[in-house]
Amino acid sequence: MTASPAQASARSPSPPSTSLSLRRVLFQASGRLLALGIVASLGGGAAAVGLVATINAALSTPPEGLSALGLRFAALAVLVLACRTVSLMLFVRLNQTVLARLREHVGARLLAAPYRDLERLGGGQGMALLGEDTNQVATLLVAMPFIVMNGTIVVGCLSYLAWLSWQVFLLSLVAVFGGSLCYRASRKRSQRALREAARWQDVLTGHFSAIFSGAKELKLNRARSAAFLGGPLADAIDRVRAHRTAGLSLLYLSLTIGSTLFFVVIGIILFVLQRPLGADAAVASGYTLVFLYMMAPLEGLLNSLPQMNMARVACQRIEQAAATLDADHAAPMHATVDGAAQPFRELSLHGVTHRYHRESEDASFLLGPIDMSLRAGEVVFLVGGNGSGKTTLAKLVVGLYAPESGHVTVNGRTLSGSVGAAMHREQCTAVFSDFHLFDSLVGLSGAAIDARANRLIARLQLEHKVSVADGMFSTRALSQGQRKRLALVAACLEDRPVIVLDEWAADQDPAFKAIFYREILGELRAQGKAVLVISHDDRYFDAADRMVWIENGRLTDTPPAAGPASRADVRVA
Ligand SMILES: Nc1ncnc2c1ncn2[C@@H]1O[C@H](COP(=O)(O)OP(=O)(O)OP(=O)(O)O)[C@@H](O)[C@H]1O
Repeated sequence: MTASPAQASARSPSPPSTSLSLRRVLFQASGRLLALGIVASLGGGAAAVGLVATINAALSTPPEGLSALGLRFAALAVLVLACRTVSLMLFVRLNQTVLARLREHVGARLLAAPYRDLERLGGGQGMALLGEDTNQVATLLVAMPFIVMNGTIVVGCLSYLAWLSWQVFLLSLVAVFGGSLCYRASRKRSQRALREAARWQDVLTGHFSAIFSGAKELKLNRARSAAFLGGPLADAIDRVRAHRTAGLSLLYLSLTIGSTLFFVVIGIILFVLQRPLGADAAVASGYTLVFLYMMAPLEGLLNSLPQMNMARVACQRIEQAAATLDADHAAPMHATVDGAAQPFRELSLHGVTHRYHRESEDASFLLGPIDMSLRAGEVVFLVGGNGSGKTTLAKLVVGLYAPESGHVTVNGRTLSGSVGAAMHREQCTAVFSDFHLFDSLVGLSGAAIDARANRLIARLQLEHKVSVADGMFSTRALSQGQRKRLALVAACLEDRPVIVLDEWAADQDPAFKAIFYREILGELRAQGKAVLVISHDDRYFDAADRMVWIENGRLTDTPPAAGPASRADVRVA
């Protein structure tokens, strides 16, 4: 591997704000569109109320006065149509803009969160936040013009009623108040059910992704596939169905009771109280017309309440998830190493610990306290049994986990806080055993990068399989060992002084294993890299400058009795 000059790091996107306020995202994203849409909807609603008042006036106007009213009617009808069209167009735009902004915002928030928080959140919930929940919020905006227009019509009709007869207006208010009490009584319970449905939706999303990630295991065994389909998958599908049905049914039930109440009040007014109220025929036909005209918008308004509730639950979930992502430690995305001019000499962990808490078990795994150093131009092998803590230590070394106690120094300088953590990570690159290979050299581009990538690809004997053009790999349809070689190419191109390779050679054939241990590690050493290699290949332990053993989360200065063989002639940490 040829030594190469440091590459300029890619321009990072601007950092996301540390607190996620959905209202801010919604309104900042397109406050002007929202305001215009609301104004158009209000205009449409008001014009619709004007229409009913005109119709009512026409009913009691002699024929000679009808032409003026006809003109007013036509103008109002055109206004209603125009406002409706404008508001629909604006809200469709708003819906897509907000959906895009929300996705960007949630994505950026997730990317800025500490790795440990992402592990805790889990892929299922993360995917649901980006998909289902953001969709629910944005879908509400499609319904918004109808909600605002219907709301305006109902309020306008009630005001017109008040003008026609204050007694009828007061009775109508009683109906509206009673209806809203019914709705409020059911809302809490319904929201609880909808939240539970959303929680199961996370589980379901996890199962859906298992269909792809576990395709081999499921395809190979029909009984397992059937058990998965009829067991966890069916269970999650059913729970989402049951909780969502319960939540929505409760809401619709209360809304039906509310609208029935309204019918009861209309009936009482028209058939019982008309005489006692002493309304003349014009007024009576006026409020009958208003009631009839108001029914459809009122129902529309009531029917949109469940959607508003679903969106509300989705908003709460996004906000809660954001709150669990440790905002204080969310790293600035473009932190650069202070004193980058200083060549890297050493990265050291001092009394560093990390503990995994398992909620379902009493036991927890404690790594550390760890004291160790990685020096420039040195290849260190980390050796230990399964579950001894090698990968956890590697994550601490590269800064994916922040130390729970102890501290990290680079060139003797303590790195603390979120900026220190970001600086720490800027020094490191890694290929973990569960690495992800992007389809391009994300963040790196240019002819020089392509040329260098293709040289590295040739060095790793992959030139007949894959190449890089415009930063894109020509293919990723490769064997696991070949994909790992590509991941190493991507890691080398980052030009970080510390490189961690977690059981990298495990998937390589014997011939290439020898090349890796005997040649490539030496080339990385010659480039001045500090290399930490997690390995079980005891045949090649002599390729290390220094070896470190780990057992039950603690470093040992001698190989554990039952552990991998050690060579007597390599120094111990
Ligand atoms: N995300 C996690 N949450 C909770 N516990 C974890 C997590 N990752 C690892 N552990 C636990 O921590 C311990 C150390 O795991 P680690 O992956 O560091 O071991 P390892 O030495 O790399 O093992 P292997 O050789 O099998 O890869 C194990 O007991 C494991 O069960």
